[in-house]
Amino acid sequence: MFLPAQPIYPVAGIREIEARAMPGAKPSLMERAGRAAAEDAVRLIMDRPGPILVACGPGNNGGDGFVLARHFRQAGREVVAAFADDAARFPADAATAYANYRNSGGDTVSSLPAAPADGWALVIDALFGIGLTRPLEGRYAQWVDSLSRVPSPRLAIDMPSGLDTDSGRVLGTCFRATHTTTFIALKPGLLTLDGPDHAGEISVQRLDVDAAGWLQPLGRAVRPSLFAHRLQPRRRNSHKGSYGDAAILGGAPGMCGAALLAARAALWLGSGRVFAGLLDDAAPRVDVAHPELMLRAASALPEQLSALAVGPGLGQSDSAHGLLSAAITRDLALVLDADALNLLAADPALQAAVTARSAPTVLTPHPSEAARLLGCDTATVQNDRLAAALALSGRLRAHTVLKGCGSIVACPDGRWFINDSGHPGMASAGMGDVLTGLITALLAQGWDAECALLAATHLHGCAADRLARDGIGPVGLSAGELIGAARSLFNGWLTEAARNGF
Ligand SMILES: NC(=O)C1=CN([C@@H]2O[C@H](COP(=O)(O)OP(=O)(O)OC[C@H]3O[C@@H](n4cnc5c(N)ncnc54)[C@H](OP(=O)(O)O)[C@@H]3O)[C@@H](O)[C@H]2O)[C@@H](O)CC1
Ligand SMILES: [K+]
Repeated sequence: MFLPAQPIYPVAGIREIEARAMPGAKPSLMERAGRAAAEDAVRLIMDRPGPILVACGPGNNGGDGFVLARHFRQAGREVVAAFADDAARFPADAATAYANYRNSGGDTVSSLPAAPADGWALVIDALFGIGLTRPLEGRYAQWVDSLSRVPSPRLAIDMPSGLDTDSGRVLGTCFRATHTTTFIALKPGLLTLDGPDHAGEISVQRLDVDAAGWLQPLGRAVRPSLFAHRLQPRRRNSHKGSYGDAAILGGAPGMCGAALLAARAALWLGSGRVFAGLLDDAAPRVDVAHPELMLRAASALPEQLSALAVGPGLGQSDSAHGLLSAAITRDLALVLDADALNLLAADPALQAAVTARSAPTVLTPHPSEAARLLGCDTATVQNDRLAAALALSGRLRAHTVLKGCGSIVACPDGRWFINDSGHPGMASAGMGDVLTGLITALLAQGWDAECALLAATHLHGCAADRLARDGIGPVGLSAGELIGAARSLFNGWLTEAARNGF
């Protein structure tokens, strides 16, 4: 069965849900949060004797820590609570949690204690959650760095301290959790940029709050349930014309491989026919490994196509510019990748033409390409990947995938998705070309841009994950190897969809 695509909320959304769900909630949300985190913690210490270290901060995240510490105390487990702030300044719920902890006989220490001889069973970071407002420094930076080095399971409460909830940026320094228990719903920062390196395994504890019932989410994690309705079995009475003509335009001198990789991916994900239009006059006229592909001169692609990708190995020559300009005016689903994006960034007239298109446009920038398109630097894009992807989609009236750790898929209407499949072995040449081919294949088969982009992006990462499980990667995974795994997984999804009656 396909898992539901969980909602994701930035801080403002979580605060809004909290404000609606909180009044009169019994038990209080903090009691529920501390208890839920304690339940996750119990699973981590099943076979680990010894004391638990809980580091509590000055806000409600610290309050969650004291609720958890009280539960462990009451269960007879040794807990050391480190707290170095002024309890008189706690917000109301945290003050209650602190008082209850003290009333249960709990004590605090004001500096991080040395580890016991046999180590901590577990260390818990309840320093800062969604209320982090500035970089960690001084004592808290030292605590976080020192806790991150403890060779035990390390559980972060709600957010790893130091991680910006909305962007996944590290503010100063950041706790390196092996596990994170997050409350109510996922947050963008857990899933993109530096989030996955610091959050570890994520457990979402909803605290009996129906988040989507209170606030319609704009963001969701990518899961096949989002496009399961598109995973239709093929009709027996069909032919290659039923599955579209896909084309890849690129392959300038020295870069033919990029276009061929994209074309192969388009073929193996089910396009009826695949053409590759190559700019290099000396390019081969047949792909001997895949003679099914129809290789043409770049100017000789057929008039009738179902979907066209421009960019893999395109280069930035005048002829590349001319071909791109002509492609943008064609009334078909269009994917713009790599140098097509760089040419677009440098030419406002091309941008206006993209904006005026009525057929779907898909953009596949990595952060530097996105920066060129937005007229800013790469760091600005990475500082707020979500905003950058949404700005591109809004400005160019296109669907966008901003690649990188936790790829962001943004729609022109303001909805967005974060993909959590894939691994750093995918940081290798040709991976983007394969993604472009996968998207183009689905567009050629009549998928809408949103579903094609979500499915291809997720599939791309899932294929890499599957190969890594089989020892093919993460290190050394090559883009060409991904294509067969993507085909196999996609067929598995089709079978699953048919079994579930989509
Ligand atoms: N949302 C929910 O539904 C639920 C939320 N719950 C929990 O509440 C958490 C949010 O609580 P929160 O708002 O009190 O924020 P939190 O993260 O504890 O930090 C604020 C404190 O840190 C301080 N501070 C900030 N940055 C700092 C820095 N760099 N260095 C030093 N200090 C810094 C800041 O001080 P100030 O900025 O005012 O100087 C303030 O004192 C949430 O993550 C979850 O765990 C659950 O209990 C129930 C359900
Ligand atoms: K935390």
